[in-house]
Amino acid sequence: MKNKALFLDRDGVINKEKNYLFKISEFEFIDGVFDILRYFESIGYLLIIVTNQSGIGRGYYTVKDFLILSNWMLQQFKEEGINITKVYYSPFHPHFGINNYKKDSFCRKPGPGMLIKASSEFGVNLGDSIMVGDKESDIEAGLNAGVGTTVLVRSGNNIGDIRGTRANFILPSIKELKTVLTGRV
Ligand SMILES: O=P(O)(O)OC[C@@H](O)[C@H]1O[C@H](OP(=O)(O)O)[C@@H](O)[C@@H](O)[C@@H]1O
Ligand SMILES: [Mg+2]
Ligand SMILES: [Zn+2]
Repeated sequence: MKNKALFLDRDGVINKEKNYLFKISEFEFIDGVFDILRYFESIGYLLIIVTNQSGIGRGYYTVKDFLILSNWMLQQFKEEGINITKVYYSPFHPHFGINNYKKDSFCRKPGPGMLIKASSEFGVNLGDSIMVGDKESDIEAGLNAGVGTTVLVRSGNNIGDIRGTRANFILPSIKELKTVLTGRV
C-alpha cells in the first residue's frame, strides 16, 4: 500500500459540532480547516472523511438529507481548491438505531471499518496515515485500524476524553495540525 491518508472526523473537526447536524444552514466550517487540508493535500495526503451519522439510524434525518449536505460540503472544498477523496459514513447505532439501523456495526467508530474500507479502496498505508478526531471514539477507530498517528482536537464538549485519551497528540484546534509532522507539539 503506497498512499498516505489524513483521515478526518467531520462533526467537531471539519465543522462545528451541532448535535446531529444535517442542515446546510447550520453547517459552520471550523476556522483554518481549508488552509490545513490544502497543505496536507499538497504534501501528498489523501483527504478522507470518516463520520458516524447515527442521526440517520435514529430517524432524525434521512440518507438523502446527509448526501445533500455532504455534496454541498464537497463543493465548498472544491471551490477552495481542495479535493476530498471520499466521505465514508456509518448510519447505525447499537442501541438507538431504528429497525435495520439498530446494529453494532464494525464501521461505526470506534470500529475501524470505514478506515479499513478506505485503505483497500485507495491503497492507503494505514501506518503512514493520520487520524484526526474530536472524540475518543475517533481515536480508538484510528488505533483499531492501525493508523500510525492519532490526533485529538479540543472542542467544547470533549474535556472528559482529553484527560484519558490514547491519542498521540492533543491539539487546541486543527490549525496546529502541521506540528504533528515534526513530532514537536
Ligand atoms: O463526524 P462525527 O463526529 O463522527 O459525527 C458525530 C455525529 O454523528 C453525532 O455523533 C454523536 O452521536 P452518536 O453517539 O453517534 O449517536 C453525538 O456526539 C452527536 O452530538 C454528534 O452530532
Ligand atoms: Mg466528531
Ligand atoms: Zn465522531
